[in-house]
This record gives sequence, structure tokens and C-alpha cells, in this order.
Amino acid sequence: MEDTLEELKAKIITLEERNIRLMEDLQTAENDKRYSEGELFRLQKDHSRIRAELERLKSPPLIIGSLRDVLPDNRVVVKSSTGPDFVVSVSEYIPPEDLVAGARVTLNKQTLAVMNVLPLPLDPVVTGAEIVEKPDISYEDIGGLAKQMLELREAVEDPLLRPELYAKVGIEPPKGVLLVGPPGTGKTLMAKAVANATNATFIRFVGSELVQKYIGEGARLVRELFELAREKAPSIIFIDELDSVGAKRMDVATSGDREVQRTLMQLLAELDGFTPTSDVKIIGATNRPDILDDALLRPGRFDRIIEIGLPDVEGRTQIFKIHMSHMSIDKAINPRKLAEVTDTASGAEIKSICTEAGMLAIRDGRDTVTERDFFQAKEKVMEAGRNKIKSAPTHMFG
Ligand SMILES: Nc1ncnc2c1ncn2[C@@H]1O[C@H](COP(=O)(O)OP(=O)(O)OP(=O)(O)O)[C@@H](O)[C@H]1O
Repeated sequence: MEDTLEELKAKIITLEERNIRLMEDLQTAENDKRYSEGELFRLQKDHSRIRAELERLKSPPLIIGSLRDVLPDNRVVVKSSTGPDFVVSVSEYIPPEDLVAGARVTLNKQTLAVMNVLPLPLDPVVTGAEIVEKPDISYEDIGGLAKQMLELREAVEDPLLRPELYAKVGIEPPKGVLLVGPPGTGKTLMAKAVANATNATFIRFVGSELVQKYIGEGARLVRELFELAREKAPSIIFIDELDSVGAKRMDVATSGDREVQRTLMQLLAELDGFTPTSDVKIIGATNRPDILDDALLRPGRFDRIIEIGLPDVEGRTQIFKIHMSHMSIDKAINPRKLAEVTDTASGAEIKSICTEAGMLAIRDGRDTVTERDFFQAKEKVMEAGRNKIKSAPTHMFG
């Protein structure tokens, strides 16, 4: 939280008083030989730290501007935030290579001289990605995917938590993992669970958000996404709907297709740009593996593919148990019975059945959900699912 002006003034007065006291102590210490070298050095260090802090707090605010051009005599043209362009000098501490047109700079209030080059702000779409410092999903929240979870933990958790396992054997961990499965089967859950287990920052991005209308925008977003992940490392980048940006490249392409392909090329470059032992891991998810560009699937990119199908009766029973465990339900309810009559349900649909059953109980003025509520809810949710499939394009997962 930024200090208010009053708080800043109070801070400066306190620091100045401390500074005066320290100077007096230092004077005494220098005259009075009883002080050891070490004590003298500590006092001098404290004094210079406080002086630096005072200078920082008392320095005038800087103006934000943008650099328009670099002139042959090393002066630059800047556009201040107030509007006009100025030709100004540059602080000698700024590396010349940082002075590029478009760079965001800070300008001295009196002379407008360039004092620093600021990092470009990350695109709101990137910072708007779902960033969860520590997702609250654990492996126990996921039913019916024990085998797939084991594969994912080997490919992502071990390299992040126990990199020496791979070093000892002398192999490199997979760089990218691709979760392939129909909607609502737990792909996002799995990515969050492994981020939770590895204390990694979870950054979720939907592929279609990378497909931008302006040329080069998609590629820039990909660059910034990976830059953010490196900044927040250890981190897991989860790109959902990878097929919307990673579809097979076609020869004859519209400008929109070419833009998607530029974005894909940038994604491939980023994947190639970091080592398998880096603490940034990539998990992709798709329910259309058939249209993915082969370049994405070659070794060194998304080189571990984990299939996640619809849960079998065992899996459905586990998923019902997981979601029922948070509910007030009739003790006689048997999750297995429900699992046996929901053979095409995904995990998401099972969750919806539980939610719908709870709402039926509430509508009826009860605070305990009965088996009848669950069977009625099942009819409603599965019917809705069937209607959705009837109207869905025939090419869905297959
Ligand atoms: N295997 C599962 N175990 C427990 N809950 C599940 C499972 N699969 C799905 N769910 C429930 O469905 C919700 C959606 O799951 P999730 O977001 O992981 O699906 P997804 O495969 O990523 O879907 P999509 O492909 O549409 O993004 C979860 O929040 C959870 O409540």
C-alpha cells in the first residue's frame, strides 16, 4: 500500500532525526577510541543506508514518457505523458542497447532527461490469465484418474521436486505434457493439483485467447506468458484448448490462419527456448488431438501425452463420493448405485448431478439430500448432456 503524503513526510522527519543521532554517535565513536573497528563500521553502514533511504524518499517524482527516437549525438526524442515531444539527454547509467523506440522511460521533472528505462507492462490479457499462487486442489479431490495422475506426477512433480532422480539416471524429464480428453474430465483439476503439490504458481491460459485479431499480437502474448512464468517460477503454464492455437498449419491460409500460425511458431520457439530441467513446466489440454500440428507433439515439446477418457463405474463412484463428501446427504445413499446408472457422465456432469440434487432438496425446504433427489437430478443433467451432443458438431473427440 503506497504511503500517503502525510505518512511520507512523517517518515522523512523520523529518518532525519535518526540520521542526526547516528551522525552524533559516529562523531563520538570516531573521537572516542573505546569503540571497536567493527562497531565503527556498523555505525557507518547504518548511516549511509539511512542517507540513501532519505535521498530516495526526498527525490522528486519522475515523469513517465515513451522514447520516440535516438539521435546521432546520443540525445533522444521522448514523448512525455503530457503530450509534446522533447529532445533530451540520457543518464550515462542506461545501457545504450536499452534505448529503443517505444521503450517506456522515466524523465527528470526539471530537465526531462531520461533517468531509467522501465519494463514494458505485461498485456492485461496475460496478467488477466488465471494466476493462482497456490491452487487449493489436492490429488484427493480427483476421482478415477489414478493412473493418469501417476503419469503426470512423474512428468511434472518429480522434475520440480526431485530433479536429482532424472540427473542420477541421466535422462531429461519431458518438457511439455499434453492431457487429451473430452470436456469436464478433470484436465484442469489435474494441472492445479500438481501445481499445489509443487508449490508452483499456476498460470492458466485458454488457447483461443492467444488468437488475436492484430498481426503479431498472439506471438507477443505467448512471449509475455512465458516471461510471466519465468518471473513467477517455479510455475506451471496450463494452456487449455491447445487445439485453438496449435491446429495443423495449412498451405493456403487466410490472414487469420497466418496469424494463428505465427502464434503457434512463437509457442514452439518458447517450448524450444528452455531446458527440460527449468522450473517452468507446460501442460496443454485438448479434446481435439486429431487436429493438432505434429510439430507440437514431437519429442522435446509436448512429448508426453496422457489420455483422459470418461470415467468408468469405479471412477464415477469415486467422483460421486468426492462431491458427496461435502454434502448433507441421506446415509442410505449408495454412490455405486448412482455410478451404475450414469455410464456416459463426465466428472463435471457428476458434479452437476450433486449440485442439482442439493438444489432439489433446498427447493423442497429440506437440508438433507435424498436418493430420490439424486436420481431426479441425474435425469435432468444427463438429458441436458444428450441434447448438447445432438446439437454438437459431429467431429467431437474421436
Ligand atoms: N475426475 C474428477 N474428479 C472429481 N471432480 C471432477 C473430475 N473431473 C471433473 N470434475 C469436476 O468437474 C469440474 C470441471 O473439471 P475440469 O475443469 O478439470 O475439466 P476439464 O477436463 O479441464 O474440462 P475442459 O476441457 O472443458 O476445460 C471440476 O471442477 C470438478 O468439480
